[in-house]
Amino acid sequence: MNDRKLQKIRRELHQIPELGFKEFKTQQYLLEKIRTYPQEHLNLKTWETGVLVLVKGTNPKKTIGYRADIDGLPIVEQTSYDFKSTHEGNMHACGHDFHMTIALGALEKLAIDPVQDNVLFIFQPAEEGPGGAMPLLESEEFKSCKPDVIFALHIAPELPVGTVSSKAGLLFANTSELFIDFKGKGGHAAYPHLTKDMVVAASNFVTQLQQIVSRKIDPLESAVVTIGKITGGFVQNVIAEEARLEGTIRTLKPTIIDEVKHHIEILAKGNELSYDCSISIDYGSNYYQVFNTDDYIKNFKNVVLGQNIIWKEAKAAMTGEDFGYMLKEIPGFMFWLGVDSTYGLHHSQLEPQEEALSIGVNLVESTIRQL
Ligand SMILES: CC(=O)N[C@@H](CCC[C@H](N)C(=O)O)C(=O)O
Repeated sequence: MNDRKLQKIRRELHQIPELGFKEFKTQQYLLEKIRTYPQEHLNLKTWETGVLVLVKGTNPKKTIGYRADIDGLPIVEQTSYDFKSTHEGNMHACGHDFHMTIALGALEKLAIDPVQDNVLFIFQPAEEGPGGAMPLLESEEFKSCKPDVIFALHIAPELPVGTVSSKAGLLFANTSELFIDFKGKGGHAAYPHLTKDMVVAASNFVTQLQQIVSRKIDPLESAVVTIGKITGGFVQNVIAEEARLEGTIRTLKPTIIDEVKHHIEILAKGNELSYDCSISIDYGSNYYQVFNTDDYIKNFKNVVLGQNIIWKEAKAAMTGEDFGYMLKEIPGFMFWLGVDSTYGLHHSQLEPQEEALSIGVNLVESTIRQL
């Protein structure tokens, strides 16, 4: 597949971002594309809104897995593109349009010229939430062709095109979503003393949360508590009866996530007393850390250098990935692919450079051929 074709696919996918487990058009698009490739060695299945494609090897001794995530984010796009999202309010702001395009490019090459081993291409739904990897791992569709080794990439806007970065061991954090609901007595804006203002309660809670990381967690450990969304109230002159905080917790050790949760719960109890309200906490979905297998990273680094791509040793990041669950069960690795964008992941103006697409395709193909 040449650069123009890759660019076309990426742009078409960019226009149809869909949220987790609602990737209906995306799934249809992927199936239509895959059906145009030589079918002789392919076995195509769907799972939920995802797609699994097994490329049968010429003399298989094992199965190699390659995973691409396919969902978008609830972000209003503000790029300079003339091929913006046509799904108002949704955007491929985490590069999954790139991830899918690269997987399609590599799949086509393997469909034309298969390797000795079987190769499973996994187009996985719901990476941004609520998490597609865990239920996929438990599905019969996956178990019947479970890989012996698996890998995946993530675009890196802060790295130049032609650069790849990864490391042995811990690459991505443990995560837990965080939803906190406040309920108290609302009323007239002019009589605050007769109410329990949930906007004030929730606002104070946000600042108190920040003190968990700075005052409760051992400074030699790493943790992040981010609130990305606050809602509450209906109109400017009514004191709100309800408010809601939505956020995420990130830590580099699974045990520290439990510590953070414990302190959030203590805070909630104290605030229930001081604001005379009820506070309920829901942790949504959790992702396990991404932990790369040493030996595979060593081999992968050689493949990268052999392609004249620059290797940058990575640091662990507080990003989360449900691919961590796959690596918990199956050895393998994840890496960052440089795409050079002024604006970063989850930003409404993310504009990755499309020259990185063919670099990604060639690298994924060569890695598969050398595994
Ligand atoms: C690579 C990336 O950006 N992944 C997401 C995963 C989100 C997990 C979950 N919804 C949460 O927020 O905890 C990330 O935000 O790191």
